[in-house]
Amino acid sequence: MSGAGEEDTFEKLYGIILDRLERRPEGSYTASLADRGMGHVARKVGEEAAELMVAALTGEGVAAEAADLIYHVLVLLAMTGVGLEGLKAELERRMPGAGDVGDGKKS
Ligand SMILES: N=c1c2ncn([C@@H]3O[C@H](COP(=O)(O)OP(=O)(O)OP(=O)(O)O)[C@@H](O)[C@H]3O)c2ncn1[C@@H]1O[C@H](COP(=O)(O)O)[C@@H](O)[C@H]1O
Repeated sequence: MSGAGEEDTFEKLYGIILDRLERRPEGSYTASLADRGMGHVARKVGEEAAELMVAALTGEGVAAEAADLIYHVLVLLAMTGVGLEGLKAELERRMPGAGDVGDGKKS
């Protein structure tokens, strides 16, 4: 279910996002998002989450809406400086045997 292929996809997409944020090329949706600021990006994450919720309830377009949400979350992570590495570290910290006590879900 999980594997190197999935990790590679996320890292590849995150690398493209970092490139767009650095270079801000004309015509880049990522650059246009960043130009509109963190408030806009955060609102987009909320909108995309709502669209995924509708997709889950109707059973239509789940993969496409999940992809939209993940992409916008990755842009938000890049812009906040948390990054993909920060997300991975948090998820790893919650896993069994990672040194946490309890259910390991929240600090
Ligand atoms: N994965 C994505 C991705 N997912 C969703 N989107 C965009 O997110 C938007 C979501 O649609 P909406 O209807 O909610 O938004 P909209 O009305 O188009 O735009 P807003 O004004 O509301 O922001 C669409 O314009 C999609 O194209 C993405 N845009 C880019 N990527 C990846 O980012 C890479 C870099 O893209 P550019 O920055 O455009 O070069 C691409 O190669 C892709 O791999």
